[in-house]
Amino acid sequence: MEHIRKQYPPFLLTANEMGKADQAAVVAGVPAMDLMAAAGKAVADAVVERWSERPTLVLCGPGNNGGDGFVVAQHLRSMDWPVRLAFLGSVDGLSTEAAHFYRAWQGDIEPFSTDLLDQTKLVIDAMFGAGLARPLEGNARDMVDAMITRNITVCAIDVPSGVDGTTGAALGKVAPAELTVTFFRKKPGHLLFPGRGLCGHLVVADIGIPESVLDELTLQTWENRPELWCQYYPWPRLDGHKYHRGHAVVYGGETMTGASRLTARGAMRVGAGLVTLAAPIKAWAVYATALTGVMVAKLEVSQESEDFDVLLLDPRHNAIVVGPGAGLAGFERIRTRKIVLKALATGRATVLDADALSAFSDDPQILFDAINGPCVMTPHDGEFARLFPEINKSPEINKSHLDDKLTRARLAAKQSGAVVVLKGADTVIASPDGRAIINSNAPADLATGGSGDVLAGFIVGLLAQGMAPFDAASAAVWMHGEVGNEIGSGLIAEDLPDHLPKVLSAFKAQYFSSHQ
Ligand SMILES: NC(=O)C1=CN([C@@H]2O[C@H](COP(=O)(O)OP(=O)(O)OC[C@H]3O[C@@H](n4cnc5c(N)ncnc54)[C@H](O)[C@@H]3O)[C@@H](O)[C@H]2O)[C@@H](O)CC1
Ligand SMILES: [K+]
Repeated sequence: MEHIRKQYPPFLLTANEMGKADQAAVVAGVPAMDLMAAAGKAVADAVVERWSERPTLVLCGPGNNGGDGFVVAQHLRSMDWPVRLAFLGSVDGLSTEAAHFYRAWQGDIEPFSTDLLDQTKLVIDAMFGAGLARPLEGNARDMVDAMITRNITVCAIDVPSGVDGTTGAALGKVAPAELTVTFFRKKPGHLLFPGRGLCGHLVVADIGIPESVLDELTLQTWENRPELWCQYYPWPRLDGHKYHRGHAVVYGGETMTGASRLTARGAMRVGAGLVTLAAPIKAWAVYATALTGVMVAKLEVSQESEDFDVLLLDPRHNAIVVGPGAGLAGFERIRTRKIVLKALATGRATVLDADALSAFSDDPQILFDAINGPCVMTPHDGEFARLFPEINKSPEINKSHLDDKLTRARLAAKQSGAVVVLKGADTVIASPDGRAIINSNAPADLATGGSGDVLAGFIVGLLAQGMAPFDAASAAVWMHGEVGNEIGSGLIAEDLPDHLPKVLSAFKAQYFSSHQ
């Protein structure tokens, strides 16, 4: 019988889940000693692959991260590398496995002293990994300070010491690594800032944990990869028609007309069959002149929100986006709120971005109460803070980890009932049901005016084609990142929609044919 290997999606494991995976591996018959031996070997392999032989200092902490360090040191020594080892702790406090490798180390064991850095060209940071509980103190902190001052090259085991692998928070100062070797699966802290920036190049090593242990864990966090949603991607069908591909409505404001035009173009490029831009009469001529493929509907000034109602009476208008350029000044704020509430009242797929979110900062509950259908909100950090002021005060957020973007996005999704796309270099997409995805492919070039407007367009365009909100948001964020990489330096928001076809073709060739 043909054996089909089960493909696991790109899960991210918290420290707690990694501990469970570790235990499950032991239960499945892989000794903990073997796991530590494999972990240390994997780090040593990664080190010799990256660097030539040089004076190396292995800094071992009091837990199993330090245990891995003893293994690395012995491997490097057996390859005749000049290796010194310093240990912070007592052998009595070590686990059986770590104590075994402590004894197997054939060199001297020195106390922590920053003087050791004088002759050192490479530090193996085996101080703290998944067990980090508080900021570093005493000798460990002095060592990290000295490593930072001397700008020493670091290879971190599991995480750079001081980084919380579950949240990406830095507990105190952290010496940035050039290379981080982690085991079995990535952790959220490898993808969330500031952790991500401190890890340098990340290697995930197989240490013999059977993948089937993943079946025993209830995992809810993933890295954003097309494997997660490509089977739902709405490729046009040969026998299809533009009306099968949905009809997105983009609300356009009066003054910042460029924003919603970018959104509309994004929606077209991602494949919405039709896009209508609903424009207040004052700005109608601007929109009508600037847009070709996008239809422009006129909202009369005296009754524009009623005109919006009329537009929404047509059931073919199956996805709506409000926010880019919607306006917040004076009367515009009231109008933006009305338009948002009307859009939500249809129960159709809705994207709320920018001004559509800020318009409710005085009373976010009105907005949350109105969400009763598929909805995606796309706040950046500032908009998020205005809409969810109490989330940073939530007891569910560990006070020392205020940057826990993953928890914040999850709580916001639960509270609002919408899929929340908390934007940034490490965008988190969270669903009200607890699932969350961290995006990792966005280049810094995307941090430019109008880039978020295009993203909102990608999302609404996919919603119009029938994709579920969590999938649509994840796919759109990923493609936005890919397009950013495709364009690179000099990127402006106008370029984003027009480079999408190239990215879509590559994506289709790579993923779709193999997932049919
Ligand atoms: N699958 C796994 O889970 C595997 C884990 N391994 C390694 O084991 C590590 C986790 O080991 P541990 O759970 O022992 O955790 P750590 O080695 O990160 O450290 C835990 C110890 O440090 C103490 N501690 C925490 N924060 C401190 C601070 N700021 N100052 C002083 N002491 C502090 C704790 O009380 C505990 O004694 C992983 O990061 C990885 O390197 C590997 O050996 C292989 C397998
Ligand atoms: K470490």
